[in-house]
Amino acid sequence: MRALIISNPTSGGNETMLGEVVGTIESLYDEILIRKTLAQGDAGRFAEESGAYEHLIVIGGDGTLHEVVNGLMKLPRDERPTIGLIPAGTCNDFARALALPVEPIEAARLFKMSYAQSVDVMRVNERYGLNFIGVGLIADASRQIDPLQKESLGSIGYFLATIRQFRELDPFDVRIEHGGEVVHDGPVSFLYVGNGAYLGTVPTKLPTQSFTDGLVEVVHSSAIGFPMIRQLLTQQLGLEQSSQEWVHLQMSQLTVHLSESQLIDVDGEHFEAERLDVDVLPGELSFLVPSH
Ligand SMILES: Nc1ncnc2c1ncn2[C@@H]1O[C@H](COP(=O)(O)OP(=O)(O)OP(=O)(O)O)[C@@H](O)[C@H]1O
Repeated sequence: MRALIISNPTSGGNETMLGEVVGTIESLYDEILIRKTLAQGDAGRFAEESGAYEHLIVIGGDGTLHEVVNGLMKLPRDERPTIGLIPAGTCNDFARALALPVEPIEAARLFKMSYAQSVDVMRVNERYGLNFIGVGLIADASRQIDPLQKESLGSIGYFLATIRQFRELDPFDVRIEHGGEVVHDGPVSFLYVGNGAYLGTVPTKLPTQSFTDGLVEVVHSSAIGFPMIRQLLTQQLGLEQSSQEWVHLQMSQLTVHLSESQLIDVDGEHFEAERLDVDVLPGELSFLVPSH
């Protein structure tokens, strides 16, 4: 069996760690090729060239994984290798969703007791994501996080930035369509569309959330002001709310129309858009996950 390792040296994966990971998994493979990313875009390009390998081992954070997913989706489905994820970022949200240990060597040790789990992929316009799509509060909050704060605060980085951002937030108009029908038309303060169950390391606490059900969770709220701050504070960004101002739906496809172009966050990567066409592509990728 052949494995390609894509390692992002800036995500906390130093040479010592890389050596330990290779030492931990090398007996499982006949051949291992290591490719280190030197700049943005490398992980995606390396992933596009990984069709000849059975396993693609990704050492990095959510940003590296996002690039890899977008690279792999350019390959025909039957040529995509199974991904072995070694979490080496700050948040590692999809590794958490897969219930992997967030300690890199621990995750590598479990490879030999793992099986390939099919995972749904979200298509958002012409890009792909695994964790979430955020508009409004969520996108603005993650944009506000400075890398030093993220590194030092880690798990609560998003949360703090959200609260800090809140005073500057205005609701925005959004129309959400599902299967040609309008399911919402009016102002919201954020829109969350999620596949993985973590947002900035915090579990979203949506009981139906699954990356194997062919559905995304769609949550939005028009609640602004103190109730929302209190909810965020007491629930640490948990999105499961009982208030009427919070809406939670599940969908396999949706179209989001915004009244003007605004910041969109997909898995921590940002771009501007006025319209989002979102589809869930069931079981498009497979990941090694530990068998229990
Ligand atoms: N050698 C390099 N030098 C500088 N930047 C790099 C290099 N290799 C990759 N990158 C960039 O690193 C970023 C990804 O880093 P990483 O995987 O840690 O993401 P992250 O979003 O910070 O993850 P997490 O949220 O899990 O901490 C990408 O923007 C990628 O282009």
